[in-house]
Amino acid sequence: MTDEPAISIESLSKTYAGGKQALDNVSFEVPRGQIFGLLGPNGAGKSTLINILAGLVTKTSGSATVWGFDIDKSPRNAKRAIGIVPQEILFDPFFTPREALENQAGLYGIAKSERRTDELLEAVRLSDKADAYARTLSGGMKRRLLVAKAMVHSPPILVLDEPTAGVDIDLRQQLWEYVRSLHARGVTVVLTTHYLEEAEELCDRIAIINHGRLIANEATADLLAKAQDKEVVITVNRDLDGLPHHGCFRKVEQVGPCDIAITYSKEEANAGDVVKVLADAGYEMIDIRTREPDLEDVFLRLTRDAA
Ligand SMILES: Nc1ncnc2c1ncn2[C@@H]1O[C@H](COP(=O)(O)OP(=O)(O)OP(=O)(O)O)[C@@H](O)[C@H]1O
Repeated sequence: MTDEPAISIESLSKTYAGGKQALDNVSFEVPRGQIFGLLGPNGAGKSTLINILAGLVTKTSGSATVWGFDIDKSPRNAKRAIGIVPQEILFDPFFTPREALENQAGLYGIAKSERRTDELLEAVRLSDKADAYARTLSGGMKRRLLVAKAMVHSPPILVLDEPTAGVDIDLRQQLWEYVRSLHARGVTVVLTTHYLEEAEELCDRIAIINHGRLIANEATADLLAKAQDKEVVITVNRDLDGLPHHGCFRKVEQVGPCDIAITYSKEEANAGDVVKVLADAGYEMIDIRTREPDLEDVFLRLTRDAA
């Protein structure tokens, strides 16, 4: 396997007609063979980015390659290297899953002898619905059909845009299982999601976009390590005159006349150490509240700091 990334994005910007800047100088790489999470709140620019890679939206500036193909110089090859599972479920209700996959294969010019319709129907567990009208499928089945459609031309990269929004837990588990099996077969997966839990469970690496800007791009384990921080808010007996400092404190902030918020790493210190530092500085403690952040907090902190 080559070291060349599956996707490479360099200084990508997009301003829509009307002036809305959806992407602001975004650069990152998606390594081959990974499950890569693209996270961000509503309107952050995730779909814009995916749509640029898919050739559906024209970028304003910057460059991108997909599987080594420049999206400007080799748009057809770049498009062929990517399968996209869209957010919206859009089907002709009178096609059956088998016909939907056959039509899609036709669009890609795949010879009948090379089509994988039955295998794909089996993979997304729709074999028994192969000849039912799409309109009779449940929401979950339709979503699975979308995944199969995106894989018709065997792209090395599969992009799932919010695959589990509004989906029940069972189906979510099934989709995750399928994503993992594709990954095990070497497919690079890019997943956009609002759900940190989903990214945490599935992704090797997570990039976070907020207001069109990239604010994090780290291995999931490193991002989670940031969640090891613990915060205590302490009320002391008199107005604070300066903030106490100690090597094990990550952040010290005055949050009220007598209230101080201290963030520390659970690996380096405990609440007792924090209390001692305050006592040494001559404060008496009136109250103490603790909080254990999770990935959600890391996300909120990053998006807030970047706002
Ligand atoms: N065709 C368009 N014309 C003008 N503005 C647009 C267009 N498409 C998206 N935008 C705006 O660009 C910004 C980014 O939108 P985008 O859909 O890329 O975000 P997103 O992160 O995918 O959000 P969501 O999670 O809600 O899908 C938003 O402010 C959106 O309103």
